[in-house]
Amino acid sequence: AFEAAPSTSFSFLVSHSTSNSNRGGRANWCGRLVMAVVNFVKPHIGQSPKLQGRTPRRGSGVVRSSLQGAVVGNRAEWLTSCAVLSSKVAALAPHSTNGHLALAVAASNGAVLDLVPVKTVDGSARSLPAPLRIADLSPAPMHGSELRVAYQGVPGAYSEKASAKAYPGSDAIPCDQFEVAFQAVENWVADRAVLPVENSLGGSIHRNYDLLLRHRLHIVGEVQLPVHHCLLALPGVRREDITRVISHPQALAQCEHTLTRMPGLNAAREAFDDTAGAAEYVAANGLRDTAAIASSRAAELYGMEVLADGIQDDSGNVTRFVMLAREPIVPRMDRPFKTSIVFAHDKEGTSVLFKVLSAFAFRDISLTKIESRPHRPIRLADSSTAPKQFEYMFYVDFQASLADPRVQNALAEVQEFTSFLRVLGSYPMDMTPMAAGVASSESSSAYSSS
Ligand SMILES: O=C(O)C(=O)C[C@]1(C(=O)O)C=C[C@@H](O)C=C1
Repeated sequence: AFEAAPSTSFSFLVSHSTSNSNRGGRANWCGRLVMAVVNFVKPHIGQSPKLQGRTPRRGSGVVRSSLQGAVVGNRAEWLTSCAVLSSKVAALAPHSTNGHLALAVAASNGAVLDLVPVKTVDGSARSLPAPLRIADLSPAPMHGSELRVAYQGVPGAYSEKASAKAYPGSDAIPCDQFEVAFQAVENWVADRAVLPVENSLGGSIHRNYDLLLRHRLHIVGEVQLPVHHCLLALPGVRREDITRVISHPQALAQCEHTLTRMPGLNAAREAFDDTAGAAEYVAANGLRDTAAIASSRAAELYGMEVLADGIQDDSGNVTRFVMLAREPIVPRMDRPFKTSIVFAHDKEGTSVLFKVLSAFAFRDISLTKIESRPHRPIRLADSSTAPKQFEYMFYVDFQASLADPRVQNALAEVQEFTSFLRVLGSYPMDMTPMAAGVASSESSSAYSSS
């Protein structure tokens, strides 16, 4: 193992498989048991304030950040809570069973849970829940049978499109923050998350790099999505009426030059959580002085008009998303793979970075990306006050599979130079031409059930 966590050892990669895909049936993520979870965390799961007062649509509930606190600690507790909460009390009126009181609790799937009473020392009856039996859980499936994929944003966001490209036919779960999408997978509310990590114009989405380190999910695939932005406004609004353009900061950055040069437009820019959310906000509030940058699908969903199409500064604007799961996939050698690692070192004044990169260069392994993120400032031994220098985490993507002996040798060498090394994932590269709609996903390409 490169690190204490089991997720980083070589051995896990040959012995584990993605076992949670639950494909095969037609139930959606709002299936009965998941509804139970939703009910259970209702005070914590809500609609975005932007959605309030509107009729909720299927799948449009936004999983909110307080979810973590709401989900119970261990799995057994969680399952029990789900089963109990999926139940509707059909009859709270006591009725006689062998002279004892009983409460009949009808589960929403039709099963009946009996709360069997016990007699206390004074002879009065007291109800304790009977243990769950297999029959109580049947016929409702645990999670529905479609893969549930968490993304950040609301329907119409590019991340939703990327989720569909990564996992065709899956159920997309909108989340209001990146962090929530991570938590949704960790807490089994979703099976996968699809999150943006870099854009060809705007650069890296640093937040997700930091979250990859903080959470224990594995990168199991990537998808690249051509991003085609539109300027949206309410029907009848002209460019001259607009004083403000709102969107996700990445989208604003990707359209900056075009907006500045656009005839008739003289508007301030304002950041919003996601592109489609911005469109929805304009529509929901009837704002005739505000435009949103979002997709044409968002225009359709929220009844907006496209004032300008293709406003990204470069027609080849592409965002790269990673697919995340609780378990890693088995790395393979029969198709192009990428591996993502993160490392840190604590040696001062040595050329550690050079040595690490050389470990790959000498083995002819191509690096596709390197990103450094400040980890925490470190103080020199003689200084009790000001931090003297930053410590960095280095994220490196390279074009080879963890199953490749060259990679294993390179990583063994890297480990010698570094104080921390973690493999974030080894996964099939997205090789689809940019115009193609469907990527080779984890499941169709590298997934192995062995
Ligand atoms: O706001 C959205 O629609 C998103 O999916 C987010 C996001 C991003 O985070 O970069 C994704 C793709 C585009 O590059 C713009 C925004």
